[in-house]
Amino acid sequence: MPDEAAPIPVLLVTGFLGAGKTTLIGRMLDDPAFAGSALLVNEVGEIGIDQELLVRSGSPPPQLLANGCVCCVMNDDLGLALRDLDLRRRDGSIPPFARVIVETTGVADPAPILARFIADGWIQRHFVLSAVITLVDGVLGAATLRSQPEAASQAAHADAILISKADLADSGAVDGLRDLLAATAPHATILVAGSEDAAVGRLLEPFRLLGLRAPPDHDDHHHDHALVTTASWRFDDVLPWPVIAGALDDVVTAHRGRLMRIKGLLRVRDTDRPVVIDGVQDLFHPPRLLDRWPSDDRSSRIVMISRDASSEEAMRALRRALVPIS
Ligand SMILES: Nc1nc2c(ncn2[C@@H]2O[C@H](COP(=O)(O)OP(=O)(O)OP(=O)(O)O)[C@@H](O)[C@H]2O)c(=O)[nH]1
Repeated sequence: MPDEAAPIPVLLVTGFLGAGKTTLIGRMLDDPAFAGSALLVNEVGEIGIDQELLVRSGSPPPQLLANGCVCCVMNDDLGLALRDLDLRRRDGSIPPFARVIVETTGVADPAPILARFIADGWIQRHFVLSAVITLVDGVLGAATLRSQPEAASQAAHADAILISKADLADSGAVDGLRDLLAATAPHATILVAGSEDAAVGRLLEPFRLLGLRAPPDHDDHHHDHALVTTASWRFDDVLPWPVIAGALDDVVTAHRGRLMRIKGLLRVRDTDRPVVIDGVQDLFHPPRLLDRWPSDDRSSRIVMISRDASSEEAMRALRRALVPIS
């Protein structure tokens, strides 16, 4: 553990919606080198799912900063959350921690968050931003970088960029993405990750070596993400998986090209294990069966995110499809 007076390093993990931030942080937390990490998870919607997937024994419980984006409306909340962590560490109500990992929302522009670390004297005395790690989706990343200003800013502010889902992309596309990223973020270390967990320790090694970062240049802050709409639904009915899967498929097909993200933690009939669903733009990842529920909260939760009202429409359609069945 660091000595009491030394500022505690903060790793900022950013990347567009569904790029693989939670997956990377999960792998980091499972790596003994990252034991004793406190975690702040920011989500745009009112219901958080990622923090549930990142509960680890021996580390302070992940803290959710819900319902807004720390880069913008919630910039104060990040400062408050860091103060709260520091206070609870000192009074012993959470285990000591050696670093803080912050997962931003997928639509966060890192510039104002970085500025906060410089402008806030208290934060400067107690915490130091050691690196910005940006996840870029190996399949969707090139198109997303061109169409979404937040994604371009996330790449431009990165110290290290991890191209995820290379296992799902063809190698030519990954090479092209790497070139695009090298042009966008000439100073960043660019690494390619896959679903091969064995390589993760090696992939993460450079991050551990990163020193104190230079203050970022002042940057214009895009407010486009204020237009992001989220819809959340929590329910206790326990439905058969094929019914849920079928309804999701219909809703996603009807809103093709408009939903930016769907994620959910679901209780389904005939198993005690929760199912995680993940849709990223038009790519639906295979559902995952977790070994166990991460907490006592066993109700199903689904979140949808879009630029327009599609997430609300799609959620209404999903509820119409599922509620009469339950
Ligand atoms: N095949 C493959 N799937 C991946 C990889 N990285 C992430 N995924 C999958 O991509 C989906 C989204 O990953 P998350 O880690 O939840 O993405 P995120 O960036 O935290 O998502 P938001 O917080 O909603 O923005 C999940 O189904 C992951 O299992 C990878 O390298 N390969």
